[in-house]
Amino acid sequence: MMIKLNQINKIFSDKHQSFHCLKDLNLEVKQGEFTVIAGPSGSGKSTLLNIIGLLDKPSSGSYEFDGQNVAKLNNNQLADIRREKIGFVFQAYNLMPVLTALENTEMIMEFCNVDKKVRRQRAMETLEAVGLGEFKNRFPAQLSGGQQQRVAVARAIAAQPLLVVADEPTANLDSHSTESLLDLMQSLNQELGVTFLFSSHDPRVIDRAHRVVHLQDGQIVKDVCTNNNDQQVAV
Ligand SMILES: Nc1ncnc2c1ncn2[C@@H]1O[C@H](COP(=O)(O)OP(=O)(O)OP(=O)(O)O)[C@@H](O)[C@H]1O
Repeated sequence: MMIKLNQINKIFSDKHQSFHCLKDLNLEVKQGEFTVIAGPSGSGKSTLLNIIGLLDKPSSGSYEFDGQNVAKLNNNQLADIRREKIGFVFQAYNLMPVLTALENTEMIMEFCNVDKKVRRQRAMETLEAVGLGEFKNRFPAQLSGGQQQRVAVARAIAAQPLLVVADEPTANLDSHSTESLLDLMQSLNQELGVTFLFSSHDPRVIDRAHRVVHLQDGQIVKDVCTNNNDQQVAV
């Protein structure tokens, strides 16, 4: 099991008010799944992905990631796991403006001490796979929103993490880019067993998923496994 969330609650509070965002949530995700978290705006998808990606901590409940109880880890240990095992694609891309597309794609591998030649080659191959080989020397400001998004995806997958967490990865992409991106992710999923966990409203993404977890008001209301387009309710 790659992800095991047990009775997770997330409460956001400040001096004036508190908001119960995730409520007694249980979720297990196996290695190699290609899963989408779907649900209306405000249902808690990003909050859930942030907890799963070890960017935020639950208010209560337990979380086992890749067989490890992460509640007991300190911030440095959490950062090590994020760097070595998790690739992120955020809605706001978070590319480094002073680095080219190629350098942005190489960045995570550099943190992981991947040999310079290997990381350059892998970054180039990944950029080509997302259709941006010819833009490798451009800075983010010289790329369209959709192209920046593809660099963000290339950066997340080039280091070949165990898990890729992506918040609305196709939100700004045209149909052609969406299909080629999904093809790439699907082949990484099938060939290397990388686990993908997305939040998305996009039917093109949902169609490719093995499993769709529906979130509403911070609770899982439906969990559907799809097998050869044969839909069955799993939970
Ligand atoms: N740091 C925070 N402090 C207070 N409330 C928050 C915080 N982060 C999220 N929330 C609230 O929690 C709820 C869920 O937010 P979240 O971003 O997880 O939803 P979402 O399903 O990802 O929405 P969208 O599809 O619009 O991105 C929202 O009502 C939001 O206002």
